[in-house]
Amino acid sequence: MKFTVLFGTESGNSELIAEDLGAKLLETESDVIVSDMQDFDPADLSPERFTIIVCSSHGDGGLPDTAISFAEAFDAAPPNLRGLRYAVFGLGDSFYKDTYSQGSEKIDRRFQAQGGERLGEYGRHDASSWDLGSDVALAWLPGILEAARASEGASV
Ligand SMILES: Cc1cc2nc3c(=O)[nH]c(=O)nc-3n(C[C@H](O)[C@H](O)[C@H](O)COP(=O)(O)O)c2cc1C
Repeated sequence: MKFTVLFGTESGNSELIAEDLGAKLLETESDVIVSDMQDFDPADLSPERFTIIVCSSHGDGGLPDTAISFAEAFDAAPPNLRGLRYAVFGLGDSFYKDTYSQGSEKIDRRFQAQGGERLGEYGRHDASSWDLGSDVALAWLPGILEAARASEGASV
């Protein structure tokens, strides 16, 4: 399988997690791209690549800096995401009760609206917890891989 890990970040936490997920994937997979969302054209999203979104929340449940231009490009020319399978790992802080983890959900809604299929559990890291984000994400990844492989088998 081919993987693209996209991160949207403001202070670097999502980037670290995305890099750790990418490194873990490379232990078993040969084609893994890790990219900042601000450097990635939504038109390049492809059903051939399982896509993992790692994105934080900032402002009032808004997108972090590096996800904003991606979202704007996405809205300006919404890509057809039929057949694209993806997973989401959202970062946030439950201190922000009403807007907890909503940044990643803004990307998730866009993908769903364009026909993408989210697989597996919606991953989350709460900055108010004692857990390290990468630990939570690396514990979350096997379930995502299982769901991705099962869906690939189903579509053959
Ligand atoms: C100014 C500021 C605003 C934030 N707003 C929210 C928010 O509305 N909802 C939320 O769940 N987390 C919020 N957070 C928490 C971040 O999402 C969290 O710290 C995350 O780990 C940052 O990841 P990043 O370094 O990839 O941007 C906010 C953090 C800061 C510093």
